[in-house]
Amino acid sequence: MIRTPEEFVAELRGLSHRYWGTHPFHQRMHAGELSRDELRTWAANRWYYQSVLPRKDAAIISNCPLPEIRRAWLDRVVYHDGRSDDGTDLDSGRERWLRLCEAVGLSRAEVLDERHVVPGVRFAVDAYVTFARTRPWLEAVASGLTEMFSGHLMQRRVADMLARYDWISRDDLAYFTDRIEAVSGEGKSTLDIVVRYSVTAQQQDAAVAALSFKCDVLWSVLDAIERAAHVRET
Ligand SMILES: O=C(O)c1cc(C(=O)O)c2c(n1)C(=O)C(=O)c1cc(C(=O)O)[nH]c1-2
Repeated sequence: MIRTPEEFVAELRGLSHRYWGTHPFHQRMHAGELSRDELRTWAANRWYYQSVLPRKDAAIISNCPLPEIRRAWLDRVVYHDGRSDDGTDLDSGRERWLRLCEAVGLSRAEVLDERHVVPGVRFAVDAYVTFARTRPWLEAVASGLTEMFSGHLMQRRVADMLARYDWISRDDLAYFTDRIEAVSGEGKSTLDIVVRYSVTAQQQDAAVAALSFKCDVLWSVLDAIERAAHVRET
């Protein structure tokens, strides 16, 4: 049965308990319990997620017949890739992530050649891109709704990392401080699109399933990182 917009939004928001904010690895990060090596494993593996986001968003654009959505979605590609290619463009998400990697002790080369990316992370992240390439554009957009849960988490992450890891500075966390504002805007506009274009019960069901799938992607990423960090420690 078709839900009212309020019911639909409540059901989507109701998936927040499956979000990676409560994952044990994130809890240890917030508690200041991660070693430098564990933080390096995290940063190098999450790089893989960061690096595919523009390709995921480009897949959505290529599948979407609506110019107003394509136009708006382009900003996401540019946010992560930036506008120049000189390697000093701190105005791009990818450069800010690389800066964080360097702050935790990784060289750019070892991040860019993906030598630390473990199979579970690659499988989960690739599944997200495949989802965007192969599912209807509206479902792919809905899978990005995890962003509506992420602003609050990033705020806590910045505060807790600054408080608990005294060798990390606010500048090192520029990726997150810049991103907090962007995700709250993106999360809201994504929700508006999903509510507006999901006009049948089946489309609403598919949107809920897409968000659920994405929660699984992120959870699996952290499971694999946690395992890899444990193996490196022992
Ligand atoms: O740090 C986080 O916890 C977090 C979570 C998420 C998310 O929930 O998908 C994203 C991001 N960060 C992020 O920085 C980002 O650019 C992003 C894009 C997307 C997406 O699905 O399109 N999610 C996220």
